[in-house]
Amino acid sequence: MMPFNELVLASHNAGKLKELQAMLGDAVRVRSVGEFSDIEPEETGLSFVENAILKARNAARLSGLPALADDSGLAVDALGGAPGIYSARYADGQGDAANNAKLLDALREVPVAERGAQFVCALALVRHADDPLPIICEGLWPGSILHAARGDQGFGYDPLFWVPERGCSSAELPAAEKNRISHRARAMAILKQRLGIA
Ligand SMILES: O=c1nc[nH]c2c1ncn2[C@H]1C[C@H](O)[C@@H](COP(=O)(O)OP(=O)(O)OP(=O)(O)O)O1
Ligand SMILES: [Mg+2]
Repeated sequence: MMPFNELVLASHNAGKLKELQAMLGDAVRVRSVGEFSDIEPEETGLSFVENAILKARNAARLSGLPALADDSGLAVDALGGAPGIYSARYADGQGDAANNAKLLDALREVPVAERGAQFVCALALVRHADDPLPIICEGLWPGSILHAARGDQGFGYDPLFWVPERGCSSAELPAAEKNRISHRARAMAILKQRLGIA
């Protein structure tokens, strides 16, 4: 049984919110932190987990509700795991298109066999702002980085992320399919088990 009937999603990213909502289904009534504040907390952590906890606490404090945060990103082998926790800020806050352009440029000389990457997702659930025992769930999604964008679904780096098990980019996957196999889906499956709503 779900230990609460309302939850705030601690994200300002529309693409992410849509995916998290779809994955949670009608297990719980979902609000968005944007209803409470437009100010995004500074992501000062050195890990996905720390940033997820920080965002969850912030949303719980603003809303007075249990909060679920997602901190995620793309770790590229040839770049030593970059952009990693800095994925959203890779092109200094200029947005997804600039991030993707910068990534393609950084990998311009890297051959196909060395373009491995993984999407990483850390979910943090806090029951209240000062929760001393957040629930943390992680998910990884291995793939590689294309030489050019493909597809128009999803968000972020999806057009550049080759999904070997499907033979297409992650932006070419129907939303429902991405939501079954992605890093976020994997983390969410673990969270649902932990909450007894699997
Ligand atoms: O499934 C994904 N498909 C494509 N790109 C993705 C995905 N998952 C994360 N990403 C990228 C987007 C962003 O560049 C970074 C997340 O950064 P991250 O700080 O966690 O999210 P965000 O700032 O966009 O929204 P918020 O912090 O309010 O949840 O990784
Ligand atoms: Mg962020």
